[in-house]
Amino acid sequence: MLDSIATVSLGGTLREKLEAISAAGFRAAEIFENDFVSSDLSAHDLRLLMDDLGLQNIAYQPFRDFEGLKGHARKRVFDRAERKFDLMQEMGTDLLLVCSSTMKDAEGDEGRIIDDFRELGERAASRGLRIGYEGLAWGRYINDHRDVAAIVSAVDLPSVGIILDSFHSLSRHIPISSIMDIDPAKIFLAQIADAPLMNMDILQWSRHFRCMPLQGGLPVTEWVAALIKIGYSGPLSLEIFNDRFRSGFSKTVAIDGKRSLVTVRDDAHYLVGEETHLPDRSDPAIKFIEFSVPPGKGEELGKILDMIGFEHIGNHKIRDVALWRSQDDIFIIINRESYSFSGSFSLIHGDALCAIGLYIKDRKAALERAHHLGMAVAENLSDSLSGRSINAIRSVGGSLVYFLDEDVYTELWEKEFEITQKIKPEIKGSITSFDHVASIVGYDEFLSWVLYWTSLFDLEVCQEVDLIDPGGVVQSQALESKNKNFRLTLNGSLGARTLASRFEKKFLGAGYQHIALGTDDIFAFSKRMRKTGLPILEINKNYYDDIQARFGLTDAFIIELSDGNILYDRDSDGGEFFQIFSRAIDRMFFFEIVQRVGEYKGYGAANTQVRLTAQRRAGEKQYSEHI
Ligand SMILES: O=C(O)c1ccc(O)c(O)c1
Ligand SMILES: [Mg+2]
Repeated sequence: MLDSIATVSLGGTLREKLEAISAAGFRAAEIFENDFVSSDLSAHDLRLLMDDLGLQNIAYQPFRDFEGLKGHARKRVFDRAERKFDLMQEMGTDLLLVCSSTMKDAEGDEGRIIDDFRELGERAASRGLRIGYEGLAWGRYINDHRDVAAIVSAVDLPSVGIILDSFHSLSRHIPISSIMDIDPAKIFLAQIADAPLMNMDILQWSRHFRCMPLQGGLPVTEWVAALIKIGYSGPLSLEIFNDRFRSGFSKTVAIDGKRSLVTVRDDAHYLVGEETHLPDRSDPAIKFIEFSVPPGKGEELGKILDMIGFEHIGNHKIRDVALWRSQDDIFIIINRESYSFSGSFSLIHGDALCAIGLYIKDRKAALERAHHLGMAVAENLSDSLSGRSINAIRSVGGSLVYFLDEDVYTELWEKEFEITQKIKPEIKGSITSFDHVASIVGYDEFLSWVLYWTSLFDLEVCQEVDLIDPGGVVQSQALESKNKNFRLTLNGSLGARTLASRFEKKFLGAGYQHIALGTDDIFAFSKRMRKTGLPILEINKNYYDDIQARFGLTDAFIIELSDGNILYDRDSDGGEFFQIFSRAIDRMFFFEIVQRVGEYKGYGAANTQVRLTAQRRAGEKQYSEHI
């Protein structure tokens, strides 16, 4: 299947779009009519440009409101088609996409539509051109690929075929199995797009919210698998109408497009039991978090870790790197080495989470997969004392994800660090896990990061939620591994005054804003914090009145919660969630401490407005104390 993308999927001028498409490794593209009409390139120039860029022009599209007309209107529409045929021959494509009519005045009589396509097909064939018929999900009469297939079959000309589009079929829940009834030779083009599951008008959904496969919730992989099963081998073309893609960097969108196509096709081959090209996705687990800190700094971070219950157990043998540990091998690294990746990171971002270490069973396979997906892989990063190379990939905001396997992991601490502290006995309410890491990403890049994580690892994409910040709405998406050893949230907002946007501005880009650490006894933790003096985010009284009423909690329980500024949530299966937030370091990075009881699956979204408002109050207070 030839990889292709429709120019409508990207922002920029037609030339910029095509350059980005070619640079991302595509060898084919569909030319969207509006892009051509608004371009200063003539059809001939376009042909030369695409030749130079090594791109095959696989379709000109769309030709609208063609079928079912009478009299003069019918004559006019054929004249219009002939003008497009002229253009197509000049620009060097042989396929015209005709999308089903949405016109009130057109007729839906099948015989008439068949006659129209027969005549158009004959006219096209006389010029060596072809016609592909696509049923728009909102087409007036034809809005189902089964009807399109029946018409194409009745027309019975080699120059008239079907154009399938996953969005049109899947948005209307047309069974994927119906693809099995189609003759693959009759399919001239397969367009693919995913979309988040939303309950809205299909036209608006399609024009603004389509996204790439692996970024949304439609069963696109199964859909592509059905095409493979019937032996379709024509082009597979991304056609994504999305406001954010139009305003994003066309280069990034094109690279993501390629990544998405490669992955979805590979997943589809896997589904049908055929050989795949990419190594399998792995199941990651967070093993350490690394902070970059400018030399001589990081005192506050150290103090907070100490109060939370982490212990500074040793230092790197030759570098200015400190190792902190909690119970159950939860490691945090504070890196003050100036001439290093971390040093450069802290130069830009100050105290910041610069890397996460993920344990992966088959590290080599994961790296190879990242490589195939066009991710930036840093090999042999350190002159590791253990003699083993540690590899990493570039991630959110230029931070790193280290890949660790059994070999690297067991030797990492022993060989590289001088461990000076003996392990202390377990205490109640200590930190026992990394629950999740929370990243802030630009609104434009949001879907790009969804794709990054889902194409690389075996992750579940949770339902997207809107969080209400006093400064605006924040879009939030959680991704998690099946065994829950890896959980990550992506947060992005358009409003300039949300905590997320302020972070992005102050941090000079995307990055990790907080980590959530898990404890098995939040009340013991809370009591300990009152002794150690961890500055905790104060939660207002109205909140506790509300949860008492909402969940029917006892007075004693509410007092315990409110004394510790603990947020509480309960899901419909009785799973419970407790959260405590530290005050932010320099109004930027903070810690969340959580306890999950039972099978609680979420992230406390119901509490987020209360938390974000409390953070706004705390920030204002801190600010006014400074001036
Ligand atoms: O939204 C549209 O009009 C439109 C046009 C062409 C397509 O291929 C399509 O899927 C949708
Ligand atoms: Mg389409």
